Amino acid sequence: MKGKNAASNVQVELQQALDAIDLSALAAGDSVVDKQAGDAAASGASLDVRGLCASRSGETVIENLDLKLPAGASLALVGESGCGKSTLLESLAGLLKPTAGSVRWTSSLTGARVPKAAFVWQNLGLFPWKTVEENLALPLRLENRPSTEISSRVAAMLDELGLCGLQKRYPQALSGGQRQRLALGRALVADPQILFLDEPFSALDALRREHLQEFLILMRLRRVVTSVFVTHDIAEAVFLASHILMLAAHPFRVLGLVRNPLRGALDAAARAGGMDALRAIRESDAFALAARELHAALRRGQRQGQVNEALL
Ligand SMILES: Nc1ncnc2c1ncn2[C@@H]1O[C@H](COP(=O)(O)OP(=O)(O)OP(=O)(O)O)[C@@H](O)[C@H]1O
Repeated sequence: MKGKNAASNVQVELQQALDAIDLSALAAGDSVVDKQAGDAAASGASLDVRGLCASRSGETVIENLDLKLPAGASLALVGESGCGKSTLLESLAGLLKPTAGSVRWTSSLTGARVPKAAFVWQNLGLFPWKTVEENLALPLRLENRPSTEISSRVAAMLDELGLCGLQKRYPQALSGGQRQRLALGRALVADPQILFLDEPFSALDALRREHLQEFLILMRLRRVVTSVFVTHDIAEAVFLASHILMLAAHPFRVLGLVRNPLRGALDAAARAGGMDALRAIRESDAFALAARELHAALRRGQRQGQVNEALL
């Protein structure tokens, strides 16, 4: 596929595949998300990156990156191993100081320049010597929230995570999926405006990973957060992201920033029918087509040096 015609053919094909998805049978009647969800796009934090350069041990990894992201977006960083995904994530999170350029986050709620952020790392970073409820309470304690608020937020989060009854256990006494949910809950319990995730589900088997992806979409719909995540899994990027940044290495290049055409359908499905409706989209022709095209675009970009056409 080459040029604009090929791209618009994909768009037509995608639209047809999306139109063919029948979610009406799955609609749960009551929305699975509360009223906050309607405001989600209006909050979170927006991102403006200009001329960003970052290096590791004196070697340039990220070079002259410009990037803008609206509040409420979910950005996937994808690309070959060593292209700088984790380096970029850490730079965006303020954990790695840029060698040049700027990373500017702005809270759409308060206008604050340093909105509250939370992280879910590959190894989850749970404290093994703290119980489930103590792990969940930690971000709230660090903010000196009143103890009544901490108790009620922890109880609500345990319920949302499906971990009620397990609050006195230690992380090592949980299943892999339960630990992963706990890590998501701990990251979100204090209502951050930005959520960073570094390959959060890569250690899980395929079915558990899909379940956690669905769970994350539902959690995200209930609160206002902009997220940035690293993944090696193209299908995961299509399922979770609103924007997908494709990177290549040697030298560092941005192959393209793609808007996920399925985002609206996925969020609408989650609101209407929860996990069942999300699964219907995952199994649709539209989803397979979007993942296939993104994969092809990455390969094309690596061969040609960059992606020129409007993808998807
Ligand atoms: N702590 C470090 N010290 C020195 N070099 C590093 C360090 N971390 C990463 N690098 C180098 O920086 C480059 C980018 O690494 P980074 O981990 O950001 O890539 P990545 O795309 O996330 O890789 P992967 O997909 O394999 O996790 C690589 O060449 C890597 O070897």
